[in-house]
Amino acid sequence: MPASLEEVRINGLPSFAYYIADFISKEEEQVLLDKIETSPKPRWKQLSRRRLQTWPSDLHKDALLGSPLPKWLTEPIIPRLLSCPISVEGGHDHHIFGDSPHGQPNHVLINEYLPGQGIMPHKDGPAYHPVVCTVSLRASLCLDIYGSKEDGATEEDPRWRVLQEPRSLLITTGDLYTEYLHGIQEVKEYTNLGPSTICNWDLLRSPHNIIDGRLERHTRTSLTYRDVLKVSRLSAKLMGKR
Ligand SMILES: O=C(O)CCC(=O)C(=O)O
Ligand SMILES: [Fe+2]
Repeated sequence: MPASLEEVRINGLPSFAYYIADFISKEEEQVLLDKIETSPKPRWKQLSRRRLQTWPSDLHKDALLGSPLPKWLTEPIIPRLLSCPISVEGGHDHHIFGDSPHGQPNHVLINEYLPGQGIMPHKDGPAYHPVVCTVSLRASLCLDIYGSKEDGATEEDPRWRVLQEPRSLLITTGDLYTEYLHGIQEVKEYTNLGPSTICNWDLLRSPHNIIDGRLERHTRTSLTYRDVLKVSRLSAKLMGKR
């Protein structure tokens, strides 16, 4: 782990973002994949271009039901995340969720993308504190960041591309949350990847895996950690019996 997030800041983006290539070990990655794979079948929601699990539950009117995250999703990821200060001078308490209402993420989305699958450019909306922590598993993939035109439409081409390798952590904050959109292209192979097109190129673990700018897509699973602002007082149990 870096001594502080300053060491792993992604340059060139409009607000603070960080990339830690080796955030979890191969063993930890495998434990997570086993847990995800053995989740009860109804946990998966199949969408047209990806499938997803929502933990501890879906949001109701932008609010989370009070049930905690299961331990396999919190340990070791959340303590590790909170143990990394934003800057060395800021002190050890000053971590990335220091300003969020619950001081840590309370919600995890698990997305799985097969080659050729993706997610349209979008904003994550008002339900969450504007810090997004994404742990990637199994394969690499590009997160593309788009601006908006004056009429509100999304620009055709991404302004920035962030490459996320397996076992990495990507943290995005601020305007990247509120002003810009993010998406994953529905392609089976990326081309034209390199230091001039990938803004976290100098932070990658394995840039040598990209040959002539090409990278083949494989199944990639992501864990997206966020803090839902509103937590319902009603117990999950009560709501489950609706
Ligand atoms: O899988 C990812 O890395 C992105 C997912 C995403 O943007 C979302 O679920 O809102
Ligand atoms: Fe998103």
